[in-house]
Amino acid sequence: RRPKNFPPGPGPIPIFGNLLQLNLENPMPDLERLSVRYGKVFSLYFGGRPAVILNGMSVMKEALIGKAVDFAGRPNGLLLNHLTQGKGVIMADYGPSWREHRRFALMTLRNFGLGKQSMEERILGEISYVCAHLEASAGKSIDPQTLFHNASCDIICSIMFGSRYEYDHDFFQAMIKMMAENSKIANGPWGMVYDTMPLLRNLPLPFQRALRDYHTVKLHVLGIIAEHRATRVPREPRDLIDSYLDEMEKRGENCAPFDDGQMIIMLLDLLFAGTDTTSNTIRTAVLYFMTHTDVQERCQQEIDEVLEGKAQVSFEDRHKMPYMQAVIHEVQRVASTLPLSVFHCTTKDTELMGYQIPRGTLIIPNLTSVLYEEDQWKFPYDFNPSNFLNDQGQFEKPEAFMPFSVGPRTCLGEGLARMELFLILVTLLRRFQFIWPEDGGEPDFSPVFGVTQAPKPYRMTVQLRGGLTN
Ligand code: HEM
Repeated sequence: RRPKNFPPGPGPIPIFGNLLQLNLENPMPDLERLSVRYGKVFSLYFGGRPAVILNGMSVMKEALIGKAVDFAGRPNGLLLNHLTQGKGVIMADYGPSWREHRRFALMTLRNFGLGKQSMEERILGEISYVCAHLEASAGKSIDPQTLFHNASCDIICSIMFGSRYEYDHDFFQAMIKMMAENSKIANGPWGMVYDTMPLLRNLPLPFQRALRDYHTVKLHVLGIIAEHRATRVPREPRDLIDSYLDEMEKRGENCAPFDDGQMIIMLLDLLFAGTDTTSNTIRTAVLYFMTHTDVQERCQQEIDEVLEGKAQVSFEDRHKMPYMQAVIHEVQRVASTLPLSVFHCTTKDTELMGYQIPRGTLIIPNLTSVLYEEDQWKFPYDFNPSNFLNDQGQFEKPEAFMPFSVGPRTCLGEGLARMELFLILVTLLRRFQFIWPEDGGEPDFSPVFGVTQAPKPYRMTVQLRGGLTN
C-alpha cells in the first residue's frame, strides 16, 4: 500500500510490484500512458521498492532545480551501485566525496582545454582517423556503429590516459564490446531482475557477466595507473590520471576523499558515461542527415560559407552557424539519449506538487517527456531544426532542452560532449555526403531503449563531396 499522500499510480502485486505492467524492453510508451492517467508525478513499485516518475518541464524544474538538494541523491542497492561500490561520481551519494570529485573532474577537463585549444586539437586529431576510415570505405555501404564508438571512446582515453588506442587494438575492441554489453544488461530486463529480486543475484545469470567484465576493464585501467605512477613528473600532468596523482600528493598523508579506489571508479565512470552517449547521438545525426537530404544540404552550405579558406573548423565557429547549431540540438532532442536520465533518490523527506515523498525514494526523471512535451515545442513529434530557430533564423535554445538533465547532478561531460558533437559533425559534413544505401531497407527511426538509447543499427554510404580529393 502506498504511503499517505504519496503520488498515485497503478496497484502493485506482491514480489513484482508493477513490473509486469511495463514492457521492460521499452517502458517509454507505458510511462507516457500512465502519466496521462495519473498525472505528471506518479509512482510505480519495482518489486517492493516505490519509485516516483517525474514528467514534464515544470515538474523537472521544481524537483531538480527548485528542490535541488532534496532530489540530488543516488539510489542504493542497484546493479550499478554494486559495479561502482557507491564510489566515483555517477553513483556516489550526494555528499563531500561526490562534490570534490565532481569539482576535480570538471576543473581538470577545463585545464586540459575544454573551451581552449588543446581539447579541440585532441578531438580534431581523433576525427582525422574517422575520416581516414570513411575515405577508405567511400562508395561502399557500411555499418557506422563501431567506428563512432571507437572515436568517442578514444577521445576519453586520450584525456584520461594521455594516449589513444588503434581501433583494432585487442584490448580496446574488447573494452568497447564489454561496455556495450554491460549497458545492455544494466538497462534491460536482467538489470531489472537484479535490482528488484536480490535472492536471484548469485545465480549464473547475465548480470554476473556484467560484474566480471567491469572487473576486467578495471584491472586494465589499474595497470595504466601503475604505469603513470612510474613515469610521471609531479606537477606536470599529461592527463587526468597525472592530475589525480598530483591532487593526492598535494593533500598529503590524509588525502581523503581522494584515493586509489575513488580514482579508478571515477575513471571508469567517465569512460562508460562518455562513450555510448556521444556515439549514439552521432549515429542519430547521420541517420537524419541521410533521410532528410534538404537538412544535410543546408548544413553543408552553411559550413562551406563559414569555413571557406579555413583548414579546420574550430568550436568558436558555432556562433556563425545558427542552422548547424539548431540541427545538432534537434538531433539531441529527438535522440533523447538518456531517456530516463540516471536515477536519483531523495536525500530527505520532501514534498513535490503537493505530494509527500519520503527520504530514500527512487526518483526517475523522464527526460523524454520534456524533450517531446507538446506545450514546449513548435514541432514536438517531428524532426525539425525550426524548434531551435527564431523568426529571424537565429539559434535559440528553449528551456525544455534538457538532454543533459538539470540541477547539481547535471551531466558532468556536457561541455566536452557539445564540443565533440559540433567538431565531429561539421568536419564529417564538410568532407562527406551521407547517403541512404540501396540495400538499406526502410529507415526505422524508433530507438532501441536503454539507459543510453540508440538508433536501430543501419547501414550508410559515404561519398567524398565534390572538389575534395583523398
Ligand atoms: C551527448 C552526450 C551526453 C548526454 C546526452 C549525457 C547525459 C547525461 C545525463 C542525462 C546525466 C544524468 C544527470 C542527472 O542525474 O541528473 C549524465 C550524467 C553524467 N554524465 Fe553525461 N551525457 C553525455 C556525455 C557525457 C560525457 C562525454 C561524459 C564524460 C566526460 C559524461 C559524464 C557524465 C557523468 C560523470 C555524469 C554523472 C554526474 C553526477 O552524478 O554528478 N557524460 N549525463
